[in-house]
Amino acid sequence: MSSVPSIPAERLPELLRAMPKAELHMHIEGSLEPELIFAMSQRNGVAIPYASVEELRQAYAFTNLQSFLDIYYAGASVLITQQDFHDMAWAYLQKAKADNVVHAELFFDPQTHTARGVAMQVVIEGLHSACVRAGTELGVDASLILCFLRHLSEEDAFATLEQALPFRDKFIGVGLDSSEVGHPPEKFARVFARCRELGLHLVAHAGEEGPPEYVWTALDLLKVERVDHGVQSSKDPQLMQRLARDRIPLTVCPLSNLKLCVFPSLDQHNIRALLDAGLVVTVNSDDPAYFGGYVNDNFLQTFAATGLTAAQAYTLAANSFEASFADAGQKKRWREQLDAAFARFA
Ligand SMILES: Nc1ncnc2[nH]cnc12
Ligand SMILES: [Zn+2]
Repeated sequence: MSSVPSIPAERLPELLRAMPKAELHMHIEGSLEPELIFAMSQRNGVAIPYASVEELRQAYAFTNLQSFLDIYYAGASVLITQQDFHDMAWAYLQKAKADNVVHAELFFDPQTHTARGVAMQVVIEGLHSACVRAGTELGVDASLILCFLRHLSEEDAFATLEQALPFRDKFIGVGLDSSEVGHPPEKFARVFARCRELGLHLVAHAGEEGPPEYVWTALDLLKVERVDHGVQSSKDPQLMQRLARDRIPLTVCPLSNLKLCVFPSLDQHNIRALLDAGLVVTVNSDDPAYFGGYVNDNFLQTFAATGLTAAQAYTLAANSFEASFADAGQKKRWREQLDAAFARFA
């Protein structure tokens, strides 16, 4: 689209909901709603230290990333069977469909499960079957990205990769998540090099709470194709130039940043500065069950707080397709759908 049609401000929320988009940064274990945690805890006989759904929800008052991760890993402990993994992913994919997500790349944390004795096959096949079902029943294209937990050793990451390789056709890439500060990207340089040889796509969380140096090393040592979060990059003008020049996408998660106190309020989020610097910014939900909203909530609340425009909405949706790991023909078709959606609002 050569120029984005002018759209009345009052129709912007409707447009944000209706426009097709890709979601590239969401942890499937972070989509587990309290109701589902309780249902699975009962059906699997796994005790959780909360008396009710309300009590669990009240615990969602985070001060930083670690305070969230402690509860997030506790929540994931109710997942035992292949059906559990399927049900969790299916619930998310139905919500994604309702938000007009046409393509989703789902992170999963196998070490959280294999460390409890759940087999890798149970995790991957449960999630993968939901992705296949989303394609046929919802028309949502979905794929999986295996994340290594960075608070664990690189040796553990290598063992996890070995366990996952029999299912190599069921995930498209690897990522790096969990506690960032004190666990720099270089800790995982060898396992990422191996994944690169295997033809896997590479992404990593960097610059969420950690310094710009972690973004540099994610790029130069891990050779990632996208940076998850990356919001701390704005502290380093040279890094901003590098990200813009190489069109390295940032998968930004505004409500996550708000809930984990990365920014004191949404109107102080730096998304506009990142866009103005020409970076390939995308909007995502990270852990929607914990951070108060799915991807459309992220768009709506961010636009309301920061005053971003319809032209910026177009850029963000177009960026989400560009930054995805889909093939070029598919990206072109989504871009045409995006243009058609904007034309309807003109
Ligand atoms: N926001 C986040 N940062 C790092 N690891 C995560 N795992 C789930 N959500 C995460
Ligand atoms: Zn994340």
